Amino acid sequence: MLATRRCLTPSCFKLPTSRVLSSSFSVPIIHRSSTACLFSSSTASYNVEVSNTTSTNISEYQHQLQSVRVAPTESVDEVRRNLDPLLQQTRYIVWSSHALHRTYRFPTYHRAILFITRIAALAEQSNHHPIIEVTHNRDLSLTWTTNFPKGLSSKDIAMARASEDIAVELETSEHGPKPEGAPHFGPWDGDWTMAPTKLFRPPKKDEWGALRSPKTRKGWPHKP
Ligand SMILES: C[C@H](O)[C@H](O)[C@H]1CNC2=NC(N)=NC(=O)C2=N1
Repeated sequence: MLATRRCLTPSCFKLPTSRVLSSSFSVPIIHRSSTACLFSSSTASYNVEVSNTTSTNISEYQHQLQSVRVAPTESVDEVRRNLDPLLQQTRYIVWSSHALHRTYRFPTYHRAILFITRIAALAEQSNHHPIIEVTHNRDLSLTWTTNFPKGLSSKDIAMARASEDIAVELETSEHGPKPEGAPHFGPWDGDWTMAPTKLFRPPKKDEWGALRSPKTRKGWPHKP
């Protein structure tokens, strides 16, 4: 039954990252010319009706491998060969066919910022920079893509790999706290066990002055 007609090119084909490596989709090799796609109403599978092509079962990550748009200066086979283990062993996904995207969750906001400083050092060193987003609940997403020339390159894959190593070291929620005796990241870094109230205290009475807006401070230089 025709549920909805939607574009199926990778650029508009977004998957909830939590499921991207667990579900297998019966997605056939799609002729570029075909635009008719049928989405079953359930989100568990996608049936694509393509003129006289039988559907073949490929897993989602194989589909992403096939849809990846490689930077023109790179060998497509080599990029796919290096990309394959990354997609299988980590939660990175190919996003809009030319980027690698992944979200981590950190135990504290401090730890997320520490992760950014480590990634920034690496990015500067290799002159290859990600798009980074951090949210209030300590989710941090990285997106690696090559801008000049446009496409996915082996640099993106190498940086994604390196970000995984740093994430393990900084104990993201998937990797859990370090074993006893492991190095701590510094006294200012939030502690797994430290309750939020201990991390924040309202300013003491005499500190209010520093917080007061300049307008109400006595003798504040008047506007010229
Ligand atoms: C001038 C400088 O070398 C280029 O702009 C670098 C900087 N960092 C980069 N980072 C990424 N992700 N892609 C690039 O093409 C890129 N180019």
